Amino acid sequence: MGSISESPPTVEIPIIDISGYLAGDAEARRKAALQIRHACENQGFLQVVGHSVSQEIQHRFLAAIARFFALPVSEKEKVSQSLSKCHRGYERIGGQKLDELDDSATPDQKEGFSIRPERPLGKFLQGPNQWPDSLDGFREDYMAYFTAVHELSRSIFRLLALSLDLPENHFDAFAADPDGELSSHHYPPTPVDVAGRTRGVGAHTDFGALTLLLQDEVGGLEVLHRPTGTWHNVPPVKGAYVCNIGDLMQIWTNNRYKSTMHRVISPLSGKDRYSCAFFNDGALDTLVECLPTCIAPGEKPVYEPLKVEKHLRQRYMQSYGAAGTVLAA
Ligand SMILES: O=C(O)CCC(=O)C(=O)O
Ligand SMILES: [Fe+2]
Repeated sequence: MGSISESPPTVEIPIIDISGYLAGDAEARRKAALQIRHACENQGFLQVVGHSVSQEIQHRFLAAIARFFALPVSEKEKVSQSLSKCHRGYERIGGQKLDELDDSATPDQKEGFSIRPERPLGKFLQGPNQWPDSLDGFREDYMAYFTAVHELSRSIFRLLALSLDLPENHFDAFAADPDGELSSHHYPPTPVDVAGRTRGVGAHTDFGALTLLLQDEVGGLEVLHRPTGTWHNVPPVKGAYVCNIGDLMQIWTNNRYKSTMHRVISPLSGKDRYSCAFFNDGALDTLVECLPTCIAPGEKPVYEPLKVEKHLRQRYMQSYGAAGTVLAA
């Protein structure tokens, strides 16, 4: 008799409509918080629809990043991250290697452009942005999107607080003026002969608290189902935000909410892929420690309390160092 083949598990990445919550409906608020709790306790990924970011803002932004990545490399290098003391600007293909599972993996086959809130040069990651001066309206479209997606992240933090039986405003101060990042990516198509060996982005967990990702229709984002070690596609849903929990939220919730490994397979279809991640990593000097609603009496927290800045510094240094990129400390 042949061996019994196990069928791969079905991994549920729920699509959650938050329009009722945003309109102030109490029942919709309760339902959305429960759906978010379920998703975060299981796969750690969900998709949000019925949100507050208009299609027009998304379209203008996606068009802006495609225009930027279409510039000659020499033009993009004028705002290279290597010229920044605070890790902002253009990142060439192969500048980072996020893979945490395979030491022999290739550096990530994506180029990127990122900004963070404008600050005086200060702590790690704090300082001024770099903008390309050859693209009219680019900065305006980028900032309009930043404002809108930041606002959405504040609503999701409120739902996360409710989902953890905390007061709705529990994360407000953390999320209000974050040292977070808006990072857009371009994944060029992969030649067939290297497919399977290259990664758009290697397997990793996100460093911060909450990620909101806008992806185009090309696809390629996959999440790991830990119990079986199998990878599962996150299907593109037009206009939706893929929303996932990062390491800081896992620490806060004492492993109750999952910071799930994910990766991006480079496009094989001949099409370029564009995506953009907004990382709301909160204020750098926040001390993240086990939430009171995530620990039973007499139980010990799994993690030591940790400052956001220390954690981000360590994760950035590791992932860029692995690709041979030197970061300003
Ligand atoms: O581009 C994507 O779909 C995901 C990128 C990602 O995982 C990241 O930037 O952390
Ligand atoms: Fe990620």
